[in-house]
Amino acid sequence: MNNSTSFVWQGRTDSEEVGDSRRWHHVVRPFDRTSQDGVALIGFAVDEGVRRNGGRPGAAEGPRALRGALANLPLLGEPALWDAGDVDGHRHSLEDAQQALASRIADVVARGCRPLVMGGGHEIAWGTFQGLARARPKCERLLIVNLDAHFDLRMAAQGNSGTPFRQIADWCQAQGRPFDYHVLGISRFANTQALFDRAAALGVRHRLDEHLQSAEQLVQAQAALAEDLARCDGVYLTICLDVLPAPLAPGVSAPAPLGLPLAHVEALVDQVMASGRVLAADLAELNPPLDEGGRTARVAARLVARIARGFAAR
Ligand SMILES: N=CN[C@@H](CCC(=O)O)C(=O)O
Ligand SMILES: [Mn+2]
Ligand SMILES: [Mn+2]
Repeated sequence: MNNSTSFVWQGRTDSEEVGDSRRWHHVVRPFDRTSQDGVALIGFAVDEGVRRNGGRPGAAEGPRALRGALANLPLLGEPALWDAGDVDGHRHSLEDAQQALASRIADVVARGCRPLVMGGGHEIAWGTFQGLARARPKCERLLIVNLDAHFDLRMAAQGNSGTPFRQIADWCQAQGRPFDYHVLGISRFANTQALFDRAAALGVRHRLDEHLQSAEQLVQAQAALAEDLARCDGVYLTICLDVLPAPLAPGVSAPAPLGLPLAHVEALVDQVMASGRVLAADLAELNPPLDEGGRTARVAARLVARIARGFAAR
């Protein structure tokens, strides 16, 4: 961890409180050669993919804002928390940054830690996936669960924030491996027919945002997800913050008019974590310059803490 990441792990200390009043900033430690087990936080300070995709840049500042929001969260059963620093988008091309992320993921997995990556645009997914493929070569059936308004299956000569799962599909095909992709929260108003057709051709399972609003619809979505979770060897959980309604998550490149209720997103995250099969998770698209009142950073911190606690329970 370099100095630019260490200083944000500061916050409130309730020294006159009785009982356990510790917060994240009291326990997060730099990831180093002594780190073993627990959760390794990795920042992906990159938004070149968003820029290439014609979106609104700013997500490169996401990891810093997210650490700031996490610092004051109270502890509640998290495993050991390590900060493995940032992949810096200013020092790398996008492709090199994705490779650097993949290497860092392989490093932390080698120490028995679970990577929890904080974006950065959703181009983070191509890096996280490559890291997992490197770290877990024997995991044949890796289920990708994406909570997102978008498929991110675009065709483009250069990778961007809208292409990562198509890049993964191409890689799986070249390797003769299954492409196992389940997306929840898709908006009919934010994906072209070409993307729905590509998703169908690739065997992608998806659920629309408008079909995931009520408690009954959540139960149906969870039943379908449970089938996928039961037959996989490992899970990569990825969350695009634009899956949430714009009033809750204004700080993203493409805010969602409808989105999924936060309680549904949390129930889905808890279900995926409870499978005990999650190998890595990431959270994409936090864009601090667009984040009125830090609302998106707060909701992102809540999700990161939930995932970290879910790793403890495995
Ligand atoms: N990661 C985001 N991907 C979306 C962005 C859509 C937009 O900017 O409007 C996509 O490519 O579909
Ligand atoms: Mn999205
Ligand atoms: Mn996305």
